[in-house]
Amino acid sequence: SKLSQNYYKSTCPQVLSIVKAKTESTLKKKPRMGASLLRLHFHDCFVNGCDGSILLDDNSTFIGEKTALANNNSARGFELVDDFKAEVEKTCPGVVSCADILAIATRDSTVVLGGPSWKVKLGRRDSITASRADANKFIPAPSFTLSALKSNFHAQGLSLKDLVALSGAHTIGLARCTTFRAHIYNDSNIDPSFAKSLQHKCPRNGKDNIHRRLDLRTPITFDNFYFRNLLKKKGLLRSDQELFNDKSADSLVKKYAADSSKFFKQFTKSMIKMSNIKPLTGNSGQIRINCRKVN
Ligand code: HEM
Ligand SMILES: [Ca+2]
Repeated sequence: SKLSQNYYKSTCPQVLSIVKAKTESTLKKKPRMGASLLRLHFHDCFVNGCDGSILLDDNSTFIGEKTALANNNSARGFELVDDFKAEVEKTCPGVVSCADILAIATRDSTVVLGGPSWKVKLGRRDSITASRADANKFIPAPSFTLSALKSNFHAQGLSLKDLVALSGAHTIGLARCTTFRAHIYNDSNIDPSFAKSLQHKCPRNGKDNIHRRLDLRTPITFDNFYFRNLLKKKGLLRSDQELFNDKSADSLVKKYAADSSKFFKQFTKSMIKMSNIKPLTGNSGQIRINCRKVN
């Protein structure tokens, strides 16, 4: 791609240390924020490339992505991205894109929570528009079957390997009752006692917003327990358990459950691939001053 690791070497070498320090101090008190940033980056990249589009508030010229099905009452971390941006603007005004800040913060969050590190390529520019319709079209839903998940990822140039490794991001963070209710009441590929214990917290009606851990064992540690849970049929979302359900993804799940270094290696490769989806470069887009608004 046209991105490069040293993109800000002469214009804002401080950006890496600024984002790293703020990520570390924030996650010390609020470890879940690492999960929220990682998800924001995913939802940014899947909707017309990693261009900071998810960060734009709705305005008079477009309805943005924050109110799309997958993001509404769900995506979080926007205030923290604003804080990163404000600090970077103080040091290097008008230079670093919001999309790049999110990519860096995602890597740093993964590292702070115990996961692998990688070199983030930089030089993405920010979009001047956002689309709720596109977010609804491209962000996968937790009700998806394996074949729907595969085609959703293929549309982004991502393989089955990428799908399984990137889903390992659910080793951290939380999900609301409304996203896993169908799985715990209707599906058969779930451990019955696990389903029962979740049903106590997430009734058939109401309590849509109560949260459970995506990884019941280690929700604030980036490790391979997500895959180990799937082997026991203890995936929280239907889309999680679909990855271990007697189909083409089983062998990958078994491999990552058995050896976290194999998971980390593929996660790194797949994250770099996802982070490099369709960046805006050259004269396309802009460097937003405020991540929520077009300049
Ligand atoms: C494979 C298809 C995927 C589906 C269907 C899916 C769906 C979901 C859902 C429904 C939630 C809970 C949202 C809520 O209740 O508010 C969630 C949370 C999360 N997702 Fe995914 N996801 C997928 C892939 C990914 C990928 C590829 C990543 C990152 C690389 C990711 C990272 C996360 C994280 C970190 C959280 C927790 C966020 C937090 O605690 O704030 N997910 N996902
Ligand atoms: Ca974990």
